[in-house]
Amino acid sequence: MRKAEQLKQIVAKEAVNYVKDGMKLGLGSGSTMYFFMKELGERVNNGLKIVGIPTSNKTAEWARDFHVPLTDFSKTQELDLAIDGADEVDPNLQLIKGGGGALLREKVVAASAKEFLVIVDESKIVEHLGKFPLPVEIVPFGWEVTANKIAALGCEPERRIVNDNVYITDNGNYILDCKFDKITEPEKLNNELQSLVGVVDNGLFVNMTSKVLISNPEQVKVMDKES
Ligand SMILES: O=C[C@H](O)[C@H](O)[C@H](O)COP(=O)(O)O
Repeated sequence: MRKAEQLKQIVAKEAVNYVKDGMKLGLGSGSTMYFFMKELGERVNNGLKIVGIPTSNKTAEWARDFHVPLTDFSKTQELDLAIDGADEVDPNLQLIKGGGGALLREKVVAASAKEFLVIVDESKIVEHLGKFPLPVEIVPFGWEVTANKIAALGCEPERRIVNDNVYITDNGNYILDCKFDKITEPEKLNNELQSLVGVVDNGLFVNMTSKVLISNPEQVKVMDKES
């Protein structure tokens, strides 16, 4: 396994220790979460009782593969703990997410959880958000108009293309990857983006994170609101 993959696996294994019997979980998306789902499945096979709401079709697929029981918001509206990866984490625990296109469901799930645990390797830690292009989910209808309005906020939006096809989210929308370079006021930008007609949501997760676990080759560090 490559070093980067190993770091993801290490932090994912540590995160599973935060899961307690009887918890209702939010299950994030992305390659770090793959390792989490695998480890969680092993604990479930050993008797751990949990249920989870997946944030993407892919995570739901992993849950089936690893025998992790799923539920949905019709049965429960409050989760004990949501666990998810991130594309960037700043010193105030603000995040950019959505590199895998799952930001909308991830945000709905994180917002309904009492605690939001973020798991990353050290490459995701930044001084300022924005080097990673900010994913913004928009409705396809009139997307060119929405893209122009987002560009006026000071970025270069690019419609996401994957394997020569326009990328469509699990919710049937487009993603614009927006190069801001440096986001100095995440909260303000989040509010500006959310106020635009056509924008469904964006990858800034502002004041949502309870704790971040960060793996490096020596250890897993904990960053929380108090530290
Ligand atoms: O849409 C994807 C999610 O926001 C992921 O949590 C994020 O992109 C990090 O993914 P990975 O663990 O693959 O780096």
